Amino acid sequence: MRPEPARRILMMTAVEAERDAVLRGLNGADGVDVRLAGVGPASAAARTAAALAAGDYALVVSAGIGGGFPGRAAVGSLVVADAIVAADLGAETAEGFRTVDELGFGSARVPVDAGLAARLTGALQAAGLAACAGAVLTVSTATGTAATAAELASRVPGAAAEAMEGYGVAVAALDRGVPALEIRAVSNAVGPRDRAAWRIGEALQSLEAASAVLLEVLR
Ligand SMILES: O=C(O)c1cccc(C(=O)CC[C@H]2O[C@@H](n3cnc4c(=O)[nH]cnc43)[C@H](O)[C@@H]2O)c1
Repeated sequence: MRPEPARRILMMTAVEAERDAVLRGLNGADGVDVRLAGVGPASAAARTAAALAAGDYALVVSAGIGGGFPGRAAVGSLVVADAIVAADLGAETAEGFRTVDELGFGSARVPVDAGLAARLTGALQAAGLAACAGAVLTVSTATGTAATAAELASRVPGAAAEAMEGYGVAVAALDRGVPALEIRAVSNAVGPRDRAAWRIGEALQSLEAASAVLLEVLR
């Protein structure tokens, strides 16, 4: 009898620069496909769903650069999601923001395998990389003020990073019964918008270094 072919890992990045950093880190490793998600949760969900329909995957990873919450994740460091949270999915009310969970329309939170996230964080740290585990928020509008950063941090305890694709990738994975992870390399602080201060090159180097370690844990 022929052995079952090993199921593959699907990695989704928003843009080509992130995909190329991941591919450099993977250095030709077998068993992983890296695909473009586009920017934002809708594009990410649609493209992840299409990729999952075309292959046999054991795990989906949303990977890329992101903003780090001050005091939680510094520029150049890595955040492994222990929760993937759609932080702006809900309704604004006179009493404050209400999540879709509170409204009774599903969940803004996709659970992550906590053991796997912890093992990955540990492996990154063991490789000498600055890494922490924490909630990674998905937003459709990148935060641009200190007030919004503070509101998000209080709305989601444990928030460590924000980006724009993780929830879309994770919902597409959940829909097919495939586990999802998210890893972000911090290019900027979440807060007042200052594009000139984004350290994209540094974050892409961290993403590349993390990608060289990922498969030790994920396979
Ligand atoms: O200009 C470049 O060279 C370049 C290279 C790689 C990536 C980019 C992006 O602008 C990617 C957009 C992507 O970044 C995530 N991101 C990064 N910081 C934040 C943030 O503070 N809040 C929300 N999202 C952030 C996000 O996932 C975008 O898809 C440019």
